[in-house]
Amino acid sequence: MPLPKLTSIGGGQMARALIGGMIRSEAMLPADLTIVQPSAEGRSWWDSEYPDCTTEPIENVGKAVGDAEIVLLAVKPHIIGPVISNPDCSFDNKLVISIAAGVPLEKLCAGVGHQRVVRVMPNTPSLVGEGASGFCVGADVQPADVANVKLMLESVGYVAEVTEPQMDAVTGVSGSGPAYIFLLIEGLADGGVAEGLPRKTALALATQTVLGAAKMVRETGLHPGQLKDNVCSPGGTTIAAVKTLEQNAVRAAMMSAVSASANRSRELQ
Ligand SMILES: NC(=O)C1=CN([C@@H]2O[C@H](COP(=O)(O)OP(=O)(O)OC[C@H]3O[C@@H](n4cnc5c(N)ncnc54)[C@H](O)[C@@H]3O)[C@@H](O)[C@H]2O)C=CC1
Ligand SMILES: O=C(O)[C@@H]1CCC=N1
Repeated sequence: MPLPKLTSIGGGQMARALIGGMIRSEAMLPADLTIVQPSAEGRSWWDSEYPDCTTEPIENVGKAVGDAEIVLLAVKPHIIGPVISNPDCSFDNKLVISIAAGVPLEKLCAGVGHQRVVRVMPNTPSLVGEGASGFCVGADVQPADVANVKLMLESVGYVAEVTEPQMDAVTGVSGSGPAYIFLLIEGLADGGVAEGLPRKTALALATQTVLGAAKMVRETGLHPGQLKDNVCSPGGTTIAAVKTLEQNAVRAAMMSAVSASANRSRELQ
């Protein structure tokens, strides 16, 4: 059973990734989708990508919300306040799902006037069915609502229900995480180019290596440290590289990156 009618307020990068993944996996039918998007350019992207969906300018947000069973809030955190307090919109009887980093359930519930609200932290690999999302729920969210949220998020990857205080950590690990891994892929490929590989070959090797390493962790269930040890021959090439990475505190850098993102998320409330 596909999801019921959904209106997304905001149709930018994350909405494109999340909804795009839901449509690809057939959890959502484009005909049941409305996107409210202020820019004509943004609307025409949706119109050309998904001709069966409906796009509306911001003046029609009240009607677009009224027509939906689920409302997705996919605007930047600082726009959430004005969007949920817009007198043209009634969120009564709607499941409201926010993907805004940092914005707490308390603020969301106060704005929409009820507690049937879910806070989600997705990530952009949702577009290719390899997303990772965390979510937490407001007091009046029903089991059927949780089922719909899981249908939505499992259709685009892995999902974990967490407590609200853990949402900042989810943001630090998986919400922002793709950017850290894109940096690593770029660095691996640059290293290959520095050592004489053609750019295209270096990028393909780096990409496949990250994909393969991630699948090894997921599919073997072995600790990443064990998998690392298995690559390191005594006195070999890998341990020489690992020593350099440790001297450059790569694991500490990752931990600091997660904390920096989580701290920024805490500031956004
Ligand atoms: N980009 C990412 O990887 C992730 C983003 N998020 C969250 O998703 C939300 C959206 O972020 P992005 O998609 O990256 O930003 P974006 O800037 O690409 O998209 C936001 C969209 O909202 C539109 N917009 C602005 N004011 C509006 C209004 N009043 N009504 C309707 N639409 C309006 C903008 O034109 C834009 O298309 C943010 O709250 C962010 O924290 C969460 C997880 C990951
Ligand atoms: O950078 C941001 O604020 C958003 C939230 C998580 C990923 N992107």
